[in-house]
Amino acid sequence: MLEIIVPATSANIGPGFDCLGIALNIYNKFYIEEIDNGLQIEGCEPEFRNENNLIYKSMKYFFSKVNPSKTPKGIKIKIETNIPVCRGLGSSATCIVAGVMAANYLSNSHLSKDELLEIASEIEGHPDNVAPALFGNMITSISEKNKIYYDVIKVPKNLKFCAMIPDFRLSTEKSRGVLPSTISYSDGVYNVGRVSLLITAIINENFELIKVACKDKLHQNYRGSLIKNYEDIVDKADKLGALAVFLSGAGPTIMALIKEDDNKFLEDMSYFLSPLKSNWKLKELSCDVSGAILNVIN
Ligand SMILES: Nc1ncnc2c1ncn2[C@@H]1O[C@H](COP(=O)(O)OP(=O)(O)O)[C@@H](O)[C@H]1O
Ligand SMILES: N[C@@H](CCOP(=O)(O)O)C(=O)O
Repeated sequence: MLEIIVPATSANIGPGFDCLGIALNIYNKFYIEEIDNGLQIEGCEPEFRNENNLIYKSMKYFFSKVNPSKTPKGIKIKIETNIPVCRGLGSSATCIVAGVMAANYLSNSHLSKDELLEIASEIEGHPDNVAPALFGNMITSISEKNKIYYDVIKVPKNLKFCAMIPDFRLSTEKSRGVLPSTISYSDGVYNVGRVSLLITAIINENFELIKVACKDKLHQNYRGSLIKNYEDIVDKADKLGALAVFLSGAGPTIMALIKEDDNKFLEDMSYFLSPLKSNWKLKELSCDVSGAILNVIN
């Protein structure tokens, strides 16, 4: 049996829409094995226990593209879910990465992680979650003529991430649906400058630049209205001294970047969030540096 452990991811990080993401230390675990026939799925909500299951669909995509003759007759998938679904923490990326890694192993295809990234990005439609899910760390990634180009950024250890996760879901599909099909030249220039500054500020540990560098005009303003209390939470986190506050992926999770020695933020933010109508959970996270791991177990 295969055990595949895949980290959560927070994509975009403000201005890096569809091209920047970080792996975080919460993990979904997938146990996958070949069986005589049929499809067995355990451990997830009933709505995902069928042929539309994203892990299964990703495995099927891999087999048909890479090695159709090695498609197993039957597959058993058991999921240990620790990453909440449709919250902007890359749960779909974990399913896709687990699916392609399992299919690669079961078909003896021996594709490299770089090749798996191309297939996983085709399935997800953008590389910014699947790249850090596979490689860990913070990753810049782009797609050019069906090839993915990426680079790894080592995140300073003295940064931590405070995820504010609501009890309601927002699918990436719905959250992409409110984005405009074109943007102005000035909004494009606005984001290009900020994402460049954000990356150099992180690499050079110039933390005082991160707040202004994390601003964005491509997606957050459009998406904010889908999230109850979005503005209030962002304002409060800012006032409490977060280095930056941004939407995690397509939302609805709101992420605050704080210094490792900031022990007050979590307590004060939790006090602020507790009377709100939706239930918001706070989770202090750090960067995962390993990415997805496959173990063969008995
Ligand atoms: N634990 C899980 N078990 C089965 N399917 C899952 C699981 N987690 C995520 N998914 C799949 O991923 C989809 C959510 O993806 P998406 O809307 O992109 O949100 P997220 O921000 O969580 O990635 C679900 O509808 C489901 O198809
Ligand atoms: N760049 C994508 C990222 C979606 O991430 P998810 O974790 O919400 O699936 C977007 O912003 O749509």
